[in-house]
Amino acid sequence: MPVIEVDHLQKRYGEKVAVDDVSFTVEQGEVFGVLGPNGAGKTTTVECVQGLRRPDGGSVRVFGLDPVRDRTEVRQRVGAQLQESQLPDKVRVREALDLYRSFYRNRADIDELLTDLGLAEQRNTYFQKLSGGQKQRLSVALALVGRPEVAILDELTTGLDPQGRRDTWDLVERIRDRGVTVVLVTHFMEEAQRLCDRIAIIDQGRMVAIDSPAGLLARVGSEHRVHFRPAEPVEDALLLAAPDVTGVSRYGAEVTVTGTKDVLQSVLAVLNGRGTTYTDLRVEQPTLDDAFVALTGRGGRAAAQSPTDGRSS
Ligand SMILES: Nc1ncnc2c1ncn2[C@@H]1O[C@H](COP(=O)(O)OP(=O)(O)OP(=O)(O)O)[C@@H](O)[C@H]1O
Repeated sequence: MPVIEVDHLQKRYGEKVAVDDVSFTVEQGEVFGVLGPNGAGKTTTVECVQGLRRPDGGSVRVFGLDPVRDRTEVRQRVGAQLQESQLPDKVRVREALDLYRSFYRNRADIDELLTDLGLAEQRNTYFQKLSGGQKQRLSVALALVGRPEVAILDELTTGLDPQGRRDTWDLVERIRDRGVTVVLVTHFMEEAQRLCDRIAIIDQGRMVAIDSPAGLLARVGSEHRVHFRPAEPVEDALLLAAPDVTGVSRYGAEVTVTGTKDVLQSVLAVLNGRGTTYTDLRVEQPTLDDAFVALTGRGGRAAAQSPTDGRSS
């Protein structure tokens, strides 16, 4: 049985339809991504899963339970990150963990958790003195302190620097390795592609696609691009005649050849065959950005903001 079942979920705020007919299931042990731009309805969806919001239509089941009606039981088994504003400035890291741990019947070893999350040295630090990354890690620690079977991590890396993001990704992998099912809410394509077994793409409250990262890429066609600057002119016809090549375009001295997976070998065979040297050779593979654009008809940048951008909810 799936751990989470969301079936034709609808949620409105007044006139505003935030979630419109969203359905998906999350299997035990997977990292499941909920991906979409700001305001897509991601947070509302996972708040319904946590029992924090009552659906206006459809149903949500977590371990077969109704998260609103059976909230006490579901909260014991689902760990969610706290919003920063929910902790007082003058609480120390260890005190916060002790307090939250007391709410659960299955209790994690706090020293182990602090070490795992790289917070051992901050155990006696006041919350207000923590860096952004440390606060983020503490919120993850608080999500894990009740040894949950499912961890819901929402906008985990927003506001972190590149190293902080990478450390947090390693952390998600370690959480998964412990057997915890992870629901990862994000608007970063790279994060979803790197971490998730399956991804639901939500846009304007609606489910656009659900698949593995590779499956999403395959759906939108996998056009690879090879860019290079030849030392002497190369005729388009020669490149177009090579296997796997579907198109040639030029920008100044740079030639871009598009094609299927083996297009690089074809281009190199043409260039080497006529003894043409080249510089600045690079290959672009399709990314989830391309898939997002193709599936939603919107710019991928809408969903792939810089890590320092704020969030609106
Ligand atoms: N409490 C609320 N009252 C009214 N409207 C809300 C409320 N919470 C969210 N909304 C609106 O519902 C829509 C979905 O919001 P939600 O926070 O679920 O999206 P999101 O995909 O998580 O976005 P973000 O990435 O910005 O967090 C948005 O248009 C948002 O403005």
